[in-house]
Amino acid sequence: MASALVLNIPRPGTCYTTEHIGRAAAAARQRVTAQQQPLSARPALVPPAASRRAVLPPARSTNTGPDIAVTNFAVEAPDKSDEVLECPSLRGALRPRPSPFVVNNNFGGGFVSDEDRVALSAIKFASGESAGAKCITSDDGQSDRWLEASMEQLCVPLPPWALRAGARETIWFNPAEVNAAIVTCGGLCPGLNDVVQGLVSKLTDYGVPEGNVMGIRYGFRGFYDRAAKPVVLTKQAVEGIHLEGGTLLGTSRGGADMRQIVKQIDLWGIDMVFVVGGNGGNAGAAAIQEALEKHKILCSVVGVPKSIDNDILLIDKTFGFDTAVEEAQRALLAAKVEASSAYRGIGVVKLMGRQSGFIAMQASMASGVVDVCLIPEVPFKLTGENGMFSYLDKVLSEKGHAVVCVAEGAGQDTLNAQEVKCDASGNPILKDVGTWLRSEMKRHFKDADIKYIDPSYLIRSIPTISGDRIYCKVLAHNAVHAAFAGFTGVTMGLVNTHYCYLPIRTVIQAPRRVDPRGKTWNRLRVSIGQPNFY
Ligand SMILES: Nc1ncnc2c1ncn2[C@@H]1O[C@H](COP(=O)(O)OP(=O)(O)OP(=O)(O)O)[C@@H](O)[C@H]1O
Ligand SMILES: O=P(O)(O)OC[C@H]1O[C@](O)(CO)[C@@H](O)[C@@H]1O
Repeated sequence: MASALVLNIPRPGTCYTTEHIGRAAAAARQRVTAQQQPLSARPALVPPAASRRAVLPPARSTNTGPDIAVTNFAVEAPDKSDEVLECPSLRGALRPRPSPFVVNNNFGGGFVSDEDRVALSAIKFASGESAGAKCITSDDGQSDRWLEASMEQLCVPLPPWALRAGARETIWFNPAEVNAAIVTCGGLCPGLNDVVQGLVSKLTDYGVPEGNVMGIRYGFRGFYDRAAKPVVLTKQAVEGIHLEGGTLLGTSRGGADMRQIVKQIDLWGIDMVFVVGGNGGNAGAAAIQEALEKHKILCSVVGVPKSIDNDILLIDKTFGFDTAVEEAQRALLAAKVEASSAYRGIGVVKLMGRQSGFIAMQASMASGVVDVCLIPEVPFKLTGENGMFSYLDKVLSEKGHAVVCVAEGAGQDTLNAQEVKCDASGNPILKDVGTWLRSEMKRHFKDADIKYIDPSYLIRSIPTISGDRIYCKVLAHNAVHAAFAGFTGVTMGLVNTHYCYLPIRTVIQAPRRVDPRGKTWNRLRVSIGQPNFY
């Protein structure tokens, strides 16, 4: 038997800590005990010839019609077994048919089987003493499985395998009858347009008729806001959009009115909804899927995980992150030039990263010019013997200048962040650590020349670099394959370098965060010589 979930998530701010994350964690806890049913064993509830919608009872009717067989995911961890992290599916209520790509064996590339697996854990740790080893995954008292750093800060027992992503030989929707909707939500991230383009392109390849792919404007509110009507997305309409930053569809925070969204999905006869969003957007996607299930509306909801902060659990890296790091480095290099050209120059750069310091950490590592990196996951003191200022004093006397990189979520406790305000989505609005740091430094280093750079939105409003461009395409294609494969409530990503499908509820239990005990953070500390500031 697997151990109970252990949540151990230090976070700045309180906006969605209890509601957003807590609710997700509670839901996941409930699902630990949910009944499992292998995909292959699921009964087909709909007579093959019947029209898909016709057999469903009216929305919100009493429970007289056929049930949509949505299988809950597994978070149990039977040690040393073949068990897979199952994904919810609508297959029990749909009719299988051959993929249109069967004729040419998927362009010669073949198909992915439902029995193919991706390892969720790539390392077998000798013990909890090994670098990067985290929580024990079973409570039998003699656990020999430890979670690796991809589950930073969160000890959730998982099965060893995930479903491999990709095109299936059997599909569960008739492409000629599919209506699809695409929505982008939350903050910008390089690659949103690439994903939208990839989704439209793969839907069209499957044979979804031109005119049947709808672009929802300005995030979730676009489902029902009369001032932001959906647009038709064709291959032609999305031609070249990947060359631009931002999102063709627009985005927003807040506005996730489930009742209205589900009503519109039913009204418009949408069969597939693709939500390109972060932890919030994916939580929205999961909520939509659950509401659809409750109202017996057969529609697949697939998330494409997006986060400039790279804060999605389990996934190696979110799309756009590398692009953001690349751009962030430019600010760090500028800070280096400024600082090193001044007498006792200190360059301070603030980078995005609300709860997770991945951008600051990786940009610092890549740039090779940073002396101090401050991230939300690691507390710091400014003054005193071990404080950051005494270390900066030393750097200044040795090198003559210094560069400090600070993630926007760092030091929120010190900044007196008790009265945290929230944005429309419930995310904490942070105190400005950058300007605070600058003024504290000015007070402490009276003779220093402090140059402050806040590249802010510059790092996320740009087009993708090539690696992200390819990643976005593959994610988008896999999202479409997931929907045609009959899955719902799933998201996807690279896990241990392989693409797999993951239940949305599993990945939104908490934001992924830098592990202060992990190798990546400590590799940076070693390479720049940064001590602890506490
Ligand atoms: N728990 C939730 N249930 C339903 N909808 C949610 C939930 N949390 C957030 N949302 C909705 O999801 C959308 C996106 O959320 P949010 O603004 O937090 O961005 P995000 O997707 O997390 O991306 P980013 O990483 O840029 O912050 C918003 O419309 C928000 O209202
Ligand atoms: O100003 P906005 O668009 O609400 O978003 C800012 C936030 O969005 C992110 O870019 C992504 O969550 C954070 O790093 C940042 O704090």
